[in-house]
Amino acid sequence: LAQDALKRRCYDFLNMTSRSFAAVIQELDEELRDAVCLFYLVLRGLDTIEDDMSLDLDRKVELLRSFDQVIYQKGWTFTENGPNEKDRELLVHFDVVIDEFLRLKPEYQKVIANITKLMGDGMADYASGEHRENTAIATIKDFDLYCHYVAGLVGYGLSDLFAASGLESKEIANDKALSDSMGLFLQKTNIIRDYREDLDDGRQFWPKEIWGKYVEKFSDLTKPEYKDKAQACLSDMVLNVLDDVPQVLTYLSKLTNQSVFNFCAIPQVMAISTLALVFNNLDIYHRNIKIRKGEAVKLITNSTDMDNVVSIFREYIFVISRKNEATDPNFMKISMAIGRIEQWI
Ligand SMILES: O=C(O)CO[C@@H](C(=O)O)[C@@H](OCCCCCc1ccc2ccccc2c1)C(=O)NCCCCCc1ccc2ccccc2c1
Ligand SMILES: [Mg+2]
Ligand SMILES: [Mg+2]
Repeated sequence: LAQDALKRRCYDFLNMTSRSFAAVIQELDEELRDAVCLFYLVLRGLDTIEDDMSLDLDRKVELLRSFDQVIYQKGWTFTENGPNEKDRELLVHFDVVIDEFLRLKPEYQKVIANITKLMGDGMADYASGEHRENTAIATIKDFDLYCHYVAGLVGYGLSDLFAASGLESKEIANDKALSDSMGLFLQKTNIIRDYREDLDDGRQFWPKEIWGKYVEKFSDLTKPEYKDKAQACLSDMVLNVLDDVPQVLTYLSKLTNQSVFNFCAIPQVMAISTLALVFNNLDIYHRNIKIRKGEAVKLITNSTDMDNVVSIFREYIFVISRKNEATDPNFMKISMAIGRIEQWI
C-alpha cells in the first residue's frame, strides 16, 4: 500500500510538471508506463537544474555531471533552486522519484541512467559556454548538438525502452538518426515558439549562424524597424526544422504497438501544428503563442494511425506553403523543403 502511495505521488509530479507529456505517458501500455514516467521525472529534475539561471555555475556543472549517480542515492533532495524555478517542488521531493526509480527493472534503470549521464554532460558543456554571454550556440552544428543533448537523447532512450519492453522491435533502437529527429523536431519547434520567453529569461538558443545574417543583436529581432529582417530570420529557422519532418514520419511508420504510436505521434502532430502557426507570425517576437485548445483536441483524437498522421502533416505543410511569401529571401528554399516532404507524404 505504501508503495502504491509512492507511485501515486510520482504521477502527481508528472501531471504537475508537464502539460503536454503527462496525458500521453499515462496512456502507455502497463509494461512501459512507469519506466517512461520515471524517465520523464528524472530528466525533468536534471532540466530543472539546467534551467535555473540563479544557480552558481560551478555548482550547476557539478550537479549536471553527477545526476546519473544522484538517482541511486536514496533520500536525496535539493532545495537550492531559486524560488521562481518552475519545477523546484520536484527536486524538493526528489527522494520519492528515486525510490520509485530503484523499483524499476534493472534493464530500464540502465537505459535511464545512461541517457541521464550523456544529457547531464552535454548540458554542462553548454552551460559553461552559455556563461560566456550566450555565445554557446554559434553555428547550426552547435544548435543541432545542443538539441541532440536535451531532446535527441530522449529519443534514443525511448527507443531503447520500447525495444527492451518487447512492445516494439529491436530495430527501432538501431537507427539513431531517426530517434534523434524525433527529439530535434520537438525541441527546435519549441525553441522557435519560445523566443520571447527565453529572451526575457536572458537565454538564447537560436544559432548566431542564422540570426546573425539579419541583425547585429539577437534582441533587435523584436524591434519594428527590423520587421522584414525578423520575418526572414523566422522563416530561416522554420526551414531548418522542416529538414527533420521526413525522418519523424519514417520513425512513426515503423511503430507497431498502438499505445506507443499514440505516445510518439501526438507530440509530433502538435509540433507540426505549432510550426505552421509560428511560420511568418511575428507575434513570436512579442509573446508566447500556443495552438488553440480546440485544435489540440482535434489533433489528439485524430493521431491514432499513420494515414491520419500523414494527412495532418500534409494539411500543415500546405498551410506553410500558403503562408510562404515570394518576397521572402528563403522563399525558394522553403518551397524546395516542402517539395522534398511532399515526395515523402
Ligand atoms: O522546462 C520545461 O518545461 C521545458 O524544458 C525544455 C528546455 O528546458 O529546453 C526541454 O527540456 C529538455 C530536457 C529534459 C527532457 C525532458 C523530457 C521531455 C519529454 C519526455 C517524454 C517522454 C519521456 C521522457 C521525456 C523527457 C523540453 O522539455 N523540451 C520538450 C521537447 C523534448 C522532447 C523530448 C522527446 C524526444 C523524443 C520523443 C519521442 C517520442 C515521444 C516523446 C519524445 C520526447
Ligand atoms: Mg526546461
Ligand atoms: Mg532546459
